[in-house]
Amino acid sequence: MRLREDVVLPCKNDDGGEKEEVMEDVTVAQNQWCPVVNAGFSSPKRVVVVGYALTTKKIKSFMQPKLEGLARNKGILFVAIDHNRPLSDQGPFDIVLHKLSGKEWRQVLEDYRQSHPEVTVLDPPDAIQHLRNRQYMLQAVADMNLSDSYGIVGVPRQLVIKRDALAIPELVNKAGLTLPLVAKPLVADGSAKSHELSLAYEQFSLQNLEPPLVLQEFVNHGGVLFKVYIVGDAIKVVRRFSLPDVSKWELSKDAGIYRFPRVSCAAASADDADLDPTVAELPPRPLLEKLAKELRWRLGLRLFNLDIIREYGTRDQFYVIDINYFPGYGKMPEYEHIFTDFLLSLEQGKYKKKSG
Ligand SMILES: O=P(O)(O)O[C@H]1[C@H](O)[C@@H](OP(=O)(O)O)[C@H](OP(=O)(O)O)[C@@H](OP(=O)(O)O)[C@H]1O
Ligand SMILES: Nc1ncnc2c1ncn2[C@@H]1O[C@H](COP(=O)(O)OP(=O)(O)O)[C@@H](O)[C@H]1O
Ligand SMILES: [Mg+2]
Ligand SMILES: [Mg+2]
Repeated sequence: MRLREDVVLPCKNDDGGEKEEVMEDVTVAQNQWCPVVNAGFSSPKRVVVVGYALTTKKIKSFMQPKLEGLARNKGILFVAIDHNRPLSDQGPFDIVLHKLSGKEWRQVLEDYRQSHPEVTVLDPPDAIQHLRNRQYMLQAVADMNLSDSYGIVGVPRQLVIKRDALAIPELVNKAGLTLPLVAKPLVADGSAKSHELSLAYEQFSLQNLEPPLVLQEFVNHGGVLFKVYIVGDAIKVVRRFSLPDVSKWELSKDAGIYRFPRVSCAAASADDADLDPTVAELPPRPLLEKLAKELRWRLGLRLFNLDIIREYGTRDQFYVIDINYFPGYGKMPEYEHIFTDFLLSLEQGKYKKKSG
């Protein structure tokens, strides 16, 4: 199945040039080369040096003392990348972690990847870029057509609206989309604006929306969603509260557009809540394993998460509604163990390749 679209949206400005994004605020730290002593061993252990280029917000949520402490014990050293100096002059790094926007920065990384094939850059900038547009974000899931004895995984039907708000009611009608619809900003770049979503109950009020956006069919799911975190081969699932179901009665009564805030943020954990077991039951592990494996390959990414919902009243009909690159791992249980094991496995993989 192909995702619906009324227009193909190139990432262009009105003047036709590719939109130059502003480099987000980053913490600039001095390169912290320091010897790591491996207590109890006579020969020094090789240190895995991980450079990171992340926003201040991400550093705060990800670089927690419990991660850095465990990493140090396992022989991993995290080093902040300084944007004001050439990347090649820093390090040497074994691994580079990054989540920053900007065309220039992408080019810096791409050049570095070419000139330093021995360094694992997580992940390729182009592959990440793909997730920053909600028109393409879910395409890989749609293409997979995953359906087996454990369940069916699809994506809600959606329509891309590039600019003309007045044409939306007609386009929705033509596309045969069923109300209510979730309106999502087309660009998903982690900014506050990109998380400003609304729910539209009625066709004519759709013209009050502000394109560019994606209109997605709202799927009742019992008010709970599953966040599936992927770190290489590892998968971790948590429950979060989500938007409540919309009844037919509400749909007939409500008109207009309702903006809603960040409903499924970390504070909305539903792991300890007393929930209807049919709603709370996690998606089957084998289904998630298959989905994650296939998506790692199709997206060319190793660090991402999926927001998945189960259609209310079904046992096995799932929808992926969102994919985020380098999500809030700091809120994933045991993330420090999972992440450090992953980083070490990357280095072991390189060593095996060399000696094999
Ligand atoms: O898009 P959704 O599904 O909402 O997921 C978001 C993104 O992953 C955010 O990362 P980014 O801002 O890099 O896109 C993350 O923020 P941090 O990792 O920075 O904390 C949020 O954590 P919470 O706001 O804690 O939920 C997480 O909910
Ligand atoms: N198609 C949908 N059906 C039902 N609820 C949805 C749908 N799309 C989004 N939501 C709700 O809106 C929230 C935010 O949407 P999402 O696509 O995850 O955007 P964001 O990138 O801002 O997290 C989700 O966590 C979920 O609660
Ligand atoms: Mg989300
Ligand atoms: Mg998102």
